[in-house]
Amino acid sequence: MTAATGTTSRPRTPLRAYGASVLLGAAATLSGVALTATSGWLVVRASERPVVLTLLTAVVGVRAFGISRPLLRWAERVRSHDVALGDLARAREDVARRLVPLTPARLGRRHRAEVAGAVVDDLTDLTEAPVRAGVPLAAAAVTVLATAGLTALVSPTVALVHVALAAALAGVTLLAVRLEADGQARLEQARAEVLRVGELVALRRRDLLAVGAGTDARRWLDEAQAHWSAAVRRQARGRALAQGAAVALLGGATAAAALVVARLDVAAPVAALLVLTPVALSDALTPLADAARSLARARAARRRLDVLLDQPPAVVERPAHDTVTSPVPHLRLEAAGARWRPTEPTAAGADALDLDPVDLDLPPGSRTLVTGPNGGGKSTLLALLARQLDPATGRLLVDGTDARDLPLADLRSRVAVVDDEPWVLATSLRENLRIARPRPEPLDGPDLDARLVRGLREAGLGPWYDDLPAGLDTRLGTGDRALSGGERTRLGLARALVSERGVLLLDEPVAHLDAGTAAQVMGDVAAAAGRRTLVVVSHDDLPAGVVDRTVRVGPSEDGTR
Ligand SMILES: Nc1ncnc2c1ncn2[C@@H]1O[C@H](COP(=O)(O)OP(=O)(O)OP(=O)(O)O)[C@@H](O)[C@H]1O
Repeated sequence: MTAATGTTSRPRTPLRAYGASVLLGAAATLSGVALTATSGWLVVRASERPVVLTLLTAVVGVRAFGISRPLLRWAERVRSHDVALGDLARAREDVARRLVPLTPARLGRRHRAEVAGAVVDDLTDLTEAPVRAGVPLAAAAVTVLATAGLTALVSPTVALVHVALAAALAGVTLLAVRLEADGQARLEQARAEVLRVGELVALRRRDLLAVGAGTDARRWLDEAQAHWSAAVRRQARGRALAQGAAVALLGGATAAAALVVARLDVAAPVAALLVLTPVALSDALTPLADAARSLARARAARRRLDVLLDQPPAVVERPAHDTVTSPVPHLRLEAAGARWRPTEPTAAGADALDLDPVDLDLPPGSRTLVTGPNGGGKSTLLALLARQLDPATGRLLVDGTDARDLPLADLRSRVAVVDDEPWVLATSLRENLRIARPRPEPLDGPDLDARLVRGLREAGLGPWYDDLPAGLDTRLGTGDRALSGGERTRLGLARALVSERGVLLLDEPVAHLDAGTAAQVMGDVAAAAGRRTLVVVSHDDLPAGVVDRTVRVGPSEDGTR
């Protein structure tokens, strides 16, 4: 119901998909109400020692309601989770599709894994809201109305007590949502402040001590921690207030029902039934606190997703005039400079560039090492070549045509990027490699497997692969076969090699490896690259023969540009 679509994370599954769950939930709660009421009637009636046969219907009723309540609850859970999980799967797919044009330019300096983790959590909060809040609240409303309707047949006044109870509880729920949203916002702010101050003090402790600011640093930490504790206490107070108010209202409603019933001319068992009904309704009303929490979380999650997904992509496609036909295109940067953010005026009023204009010719099969100081723009240069960014000055030519006049997919499908954030999917080794090969796949099963294994060997993972218990079927990732930093990098290289793309852009590919292994892996990768174009970003020299020239970007050692 709350999947992200269109320009914002709008609801996707209509509420009526949850209709069956609401009815099942209401039926389960009504069974609970009937169980309590019938039991009350039975106990009081039995105390009058009637003929046992007159109790039989109530006994059967108690059993039937006792059995139907959990069964109906189970059915409600299965049904609502079924809808929500389907919705979550669609929402994840949709958001992943929308994140592609925003990656990496619109993710800021955050790691992709961090963004993906936060997005997954937010989508979960968003799609859980109907299950944790929508269904229980709607089911509670149906239950209260149905109970009030039935009670009205015996005593309209007690029915009014039920309706008043429901209205008051709706108000308490709204208040709880506000308190919870406020509490969560304060808590997030306080936590961010603790992290910020903690990181600053940890990273700069020597400098702080050197200028005699050790005591100040401790005070900053204490203050941040005190704000956090205050936010936690405030949130707990808000929750306790809402829960306490709900319990007080239930107690008040029971007392009110008892007062009304005392003046009614009804048999004792019926009186017990009427007085106990508000107590029985508490079953329908206990999920309200959880519902408030879930609604507040979903609201915050929606806000964050909207901010992320509503950004304009860094590369906007315009109508293409040409196509890329060569498998290994000739790339050329002409005075190409780049900027990650659309405009970032400097103090001087000019727009700062993240990569100063460079000329770079990359004929098919060329081998280039890109070096330069940290922050000089090496990764930015690769982003230009992969068209993750368009040049802010100059242009990128692909086989002589301005890249902006070509379909984006044409260039991207010929370029493989291995960046400095190697990732592993929690699935089989085969699927981790196959993701690099778009379908339809020209190779069939055994041939494809052989190609994938060759890619692993070319990336220096041969001995590692030979030790795996289940070969390509070995599951990787958390809880299964864990990979070291170096193995992850080599898996990324293997992916690039099996992709068969004509241009390989490698960003610090061997930064995680020791010098000997790094030299060997780079030699193997260069050999496997064959006639493909290779561009390697590295701070270190590469073994002889891997590259045929070196290009430096960023300020020179004396600081000039
Ligand atoms: N995804 C991004 N979003 C916003 N700014 C970015 C992004 N990537 C890089 N930058 C900025 O662009 C500038 C150049 O960074 P870049 O990563 O290209 O340098 P680099 O030479 O590869 O550095 P390093 O050797 O540290 O990896 C820096 O100011 C950096 O903050």
